[in-house]
Amino acid sequence: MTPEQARDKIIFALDVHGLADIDRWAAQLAGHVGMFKVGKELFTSCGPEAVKTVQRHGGKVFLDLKYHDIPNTVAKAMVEAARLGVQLANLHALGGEEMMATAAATVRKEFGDERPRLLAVTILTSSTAETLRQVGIERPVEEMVVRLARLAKDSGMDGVVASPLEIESIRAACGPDFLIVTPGVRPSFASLDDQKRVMTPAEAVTAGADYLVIGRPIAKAGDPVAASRMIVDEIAGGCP
Ligand SMILES: O=C(O)c1cc(=O)[nH]c(=O)n1[C@@H]1O[C@H](COP(=O)(O)O)[C@@H](O)[C@H]1O
Repeated sequence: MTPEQARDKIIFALDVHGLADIDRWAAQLAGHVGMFKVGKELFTSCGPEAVKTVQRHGGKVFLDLKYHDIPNTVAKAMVEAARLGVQLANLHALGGEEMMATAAATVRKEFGDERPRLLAVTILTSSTAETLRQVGIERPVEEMVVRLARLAKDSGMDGVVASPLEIESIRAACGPDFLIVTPGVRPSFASLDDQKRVMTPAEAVTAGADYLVIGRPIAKAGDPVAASRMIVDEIAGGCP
């Protein structure tokens, strides 16, 4: 894989809370990562201006607001996400088939091919079998992830967010065109933080991930540009 292809797979998690932080990170990492993720912290503090600020730097955006509500509310929120011109947006697969199908159909009807790819979050990478048991789900994590990925595909979603450990079973269940986005990626030089189900970037891409969401291994590195270069090299060197 070329370094450019490897770079385009990296989504940097902008887990910050001010427009000045976005300017700083986007200026520093433009050309070193493929996309920027605007999540709950940043969107709650800065709103749509967060997305526009990344876009002013020429950056692509994954709007990670993980919607989970009644179908009508989620579909309308997704339409507003699409209006912002983001490349990826997500909801929680646990919201069920009607919620996902309504969102997918509404966005497709309004935006056609000029729409974000819609992702469903399966089971969060910080969750374990014990987390599921606490909310009454007595099933292994992997079984739940594959079940939710199939449901997402059947509901018209373009892909899922899942831990790297489940990539291979999702690929087998949902086919080669279904997008798989994986957080919980930890290069050999980084600590686990609160992530529990992890792989290295090269392992995740080899297993079939389309995009890797990476935050702290880059943000907390002494030299974030060097860290992103090391990750690009690790992917490009380790993947055919
Ligand atoms: O949807 C996500 O991006 C997401 C899903 C998930 O299951 N786990 C997960 O960590 N994330 C996000 O991925 C990012 C991971 O950041 P780091 O752990 O710092 O690399 C965070 O912004 C999380 O919100």
